[in-house]
Amino acid sequence: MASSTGYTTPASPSSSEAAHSLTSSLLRARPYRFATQVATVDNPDPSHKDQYGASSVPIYQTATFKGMGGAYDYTRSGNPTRSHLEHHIAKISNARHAFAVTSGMGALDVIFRLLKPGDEIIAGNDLYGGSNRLIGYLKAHGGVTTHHVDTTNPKSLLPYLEDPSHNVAMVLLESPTNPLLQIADLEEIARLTKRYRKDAIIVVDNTMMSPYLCRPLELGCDVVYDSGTKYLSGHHDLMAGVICCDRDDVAKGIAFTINSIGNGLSPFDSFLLLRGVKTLSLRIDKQQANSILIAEYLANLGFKVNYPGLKGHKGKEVHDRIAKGPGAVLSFETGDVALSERIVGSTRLWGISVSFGCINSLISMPCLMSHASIDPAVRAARNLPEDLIRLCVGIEDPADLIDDLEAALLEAGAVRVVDEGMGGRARLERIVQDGEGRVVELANGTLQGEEAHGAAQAKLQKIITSAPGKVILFGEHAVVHGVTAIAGAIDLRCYCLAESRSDGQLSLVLPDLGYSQTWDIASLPWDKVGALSSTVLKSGPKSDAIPDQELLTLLANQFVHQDKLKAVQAAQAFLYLYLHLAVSSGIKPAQTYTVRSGLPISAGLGSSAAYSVAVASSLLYSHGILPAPASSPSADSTIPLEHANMVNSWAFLAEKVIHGTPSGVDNTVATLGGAIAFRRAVKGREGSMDVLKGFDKVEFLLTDTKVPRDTKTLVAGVARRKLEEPDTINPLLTSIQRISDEAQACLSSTTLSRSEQLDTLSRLVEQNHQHLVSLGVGHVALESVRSKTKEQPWGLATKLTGAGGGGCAVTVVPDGFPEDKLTALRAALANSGFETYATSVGGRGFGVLIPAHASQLETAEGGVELSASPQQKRFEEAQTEELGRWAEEAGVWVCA
Ligand SMILES: N[C@@H](CCSC[C@H](N)C(=O)O)C(=O)O
Repeated sequence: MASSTGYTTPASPSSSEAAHSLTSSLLRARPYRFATQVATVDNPDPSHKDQYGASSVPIYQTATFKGMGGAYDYTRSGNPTRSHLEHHIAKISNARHAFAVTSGMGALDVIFRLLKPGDEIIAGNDLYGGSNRLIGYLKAHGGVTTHHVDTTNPKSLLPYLEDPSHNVAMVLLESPTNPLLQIADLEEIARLTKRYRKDAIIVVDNTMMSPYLCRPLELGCDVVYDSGTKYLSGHHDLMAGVICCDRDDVAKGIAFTINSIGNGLSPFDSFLLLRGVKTLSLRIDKQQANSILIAEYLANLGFKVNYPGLKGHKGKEVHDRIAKGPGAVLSFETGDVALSERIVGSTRLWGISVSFGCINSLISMPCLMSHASIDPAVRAARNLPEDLIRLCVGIEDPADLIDDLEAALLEAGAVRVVDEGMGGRARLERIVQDGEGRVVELANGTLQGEEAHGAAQAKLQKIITSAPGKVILFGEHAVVHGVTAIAGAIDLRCYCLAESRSDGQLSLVLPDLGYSQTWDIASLPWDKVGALSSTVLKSGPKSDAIPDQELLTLLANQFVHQDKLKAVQAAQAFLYLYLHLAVSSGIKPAQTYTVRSGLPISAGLGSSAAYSVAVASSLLYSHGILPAPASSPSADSTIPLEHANMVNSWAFLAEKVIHGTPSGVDNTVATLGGAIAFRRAVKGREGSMDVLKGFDKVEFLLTDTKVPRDTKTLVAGVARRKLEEPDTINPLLTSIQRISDEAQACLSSTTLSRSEQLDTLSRLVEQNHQHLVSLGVGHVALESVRSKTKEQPWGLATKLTGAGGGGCAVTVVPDGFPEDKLTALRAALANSGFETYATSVGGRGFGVLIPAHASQLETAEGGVELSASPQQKRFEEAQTEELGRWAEEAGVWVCA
């Protein structure tokens, strides 16, 4: 047939011929593939045909519709442009119902309104900051509690699903998660949830994937929402959210809320979204292809890259089963927040912006941007690395994207060129620097130095570490209200012996608490432990890190078989550190840890901090994170400060496991030794911790009254009186601050003579004690110690130390105080039922034992082997007061 343009179309077969072609019927019956479906926005319903045959959907820019009983009356309740979009979204999502609202968070808000007060949600512990914020709001204003679990392990939902006391009404999932790109097995979680909670609503934020890559309704989930701002629209020129579901009851609730609150998408934004969504598959194909190249590029440089498209990704297998592709968002760690900031700031083609899914590539630091609304302490507890960089890859030429990234990495000092590459891509090496800016590691995809070091550590056979207890000399109680406290290390210590074994078991033996337990290393809850960022591995956990309460509860309930609280806490702290260091170092040493306390326990002398420091240092050596100490130290060998700081930060975490919210002073003294002036942060003023330089040891007599007391009640009592009687309590606090200031000046003074120093100390001890009594924390037993020590022939000054209300007292013993007089005083105190310890304050910090005859003790493999078992037997069986002597005889201690 000839057309007016002269182009001849082939003759059509007769209609009867076509009608009888089986192939043709099959072809017609086949549903369109996704790319076709998404590009074809015509409404298949003939009654919705546009009267003029418009190719693009008209914008019904009207608030009201005339007439009665028509399909629409008011745009808040419904609008033809929005309906058209909703049909289209339902079609590409394979859903019975779809709704379009004003943003992704608006969608989640509508979904949350399906809940009622008392309901509980289970959500992931890596999730978008905005969702986390809304969850917080829901708790405060809607009476709905959320439990955050590790959704990479479906079993982590079980404690809530199985326990009928939990009113689980919703499960909220992301996969991959934002921003760590972890994978949740949506199918398995939906199955498990339905098994225990038939009516619970399983909700998935599918924004990272879009219906092109994943359709969670097909996996058994109930509600899926997307931020339409991202992939669906693709151009960052509108805000929208879409919700899909199959359940009619849920759809009814959602439609009701949208109409009631009025957050349905506007006609113009509905039009824009319909326009953008047509190219969804095309855009994602290109963005994903670019992402794979970029992820591989960064991984080859040795960065820790989170992207389910990479071979080594932990959840890849699950992801490949539930989704069609890895998507176009990835994140990576640099190990240093400032370095990450420099990299982000040095890019030019990559736009520094929140959000993702745009055709243009974006770069961001989640902790400063999209996830900044999550409390930093919560971020730390959930192992969200502060240095994390998120890349949202666009459709640009991947070579340009990599060029720009490479230029930024070079300019920021993250990599350096080792070979210019003669016209091709230069060969780069990653640079990792220590705190002082020295290059400590150069690697191209491997951590050669660290690995070699780790292997050497694995050979470590036995190691003994120790750490001192502390006394508070001045400022206890007042320290809680911002006054300076002076604390010093005492020479009573806690000792930790770690011995290798070869049966895959881990034991903790605490003879002084009557506790001993062995675990099969393989059966420890490894799936509940997040790997630490490289920053944490290099410098230890941040001071505001919060231990993961869910893991601690699990450890206490399922792994520590003991009722005594002290033993449970000690074992929890030990396992918590062991698990995290093992996951992060890749070494799971089979060992027996025996810990002995040469300090009275629960007497206010920092025994838990000494335990935490001794155990943390031992674990850090065993996991190869700190280098093994030299086997032939020189007389003045000390532990480098950066190693001590690393030990202190881990010990502080252990202290938090044991005590909840300790100030950090005890572990710092136990790590560094000497004396410290400590001031905690209070409203509007930062805290401080100053090492008292030049502080010379002072002899003290410590007397344990053996009167038990409850520190918490005593601290709360002072706080209450401060509120009720400010005119009495505040002047006392001011005066204690003066005492601490004078003590600090006196102890670090280079001009005062030794006897002037000791006289001043004695005077201040008396004054501080009187103030503590006025604060209400004295005790008759303490007064009895004081009057005894004050009696002639002793005439010594004494004060309570620590919480008071019983507990311990410290007595200043001047230099050259006759030995026999001291012995008589101790006998007199013992007669009254008290226990005394002669100790000095201001001694060494944590230490590592270099055994006597170390050179003969090296094993054939080069590991460090301690001397024969009699020594060890003595360690295990010694009476508390003999431990110090044992330690001195066992070898040379290298201390901080
Ligand atoms: N200031 C905004 C940040 C939005 S982040 C948007 C997005 N979902 C992402 O992950 O980048 C806010 O506080 O909500």
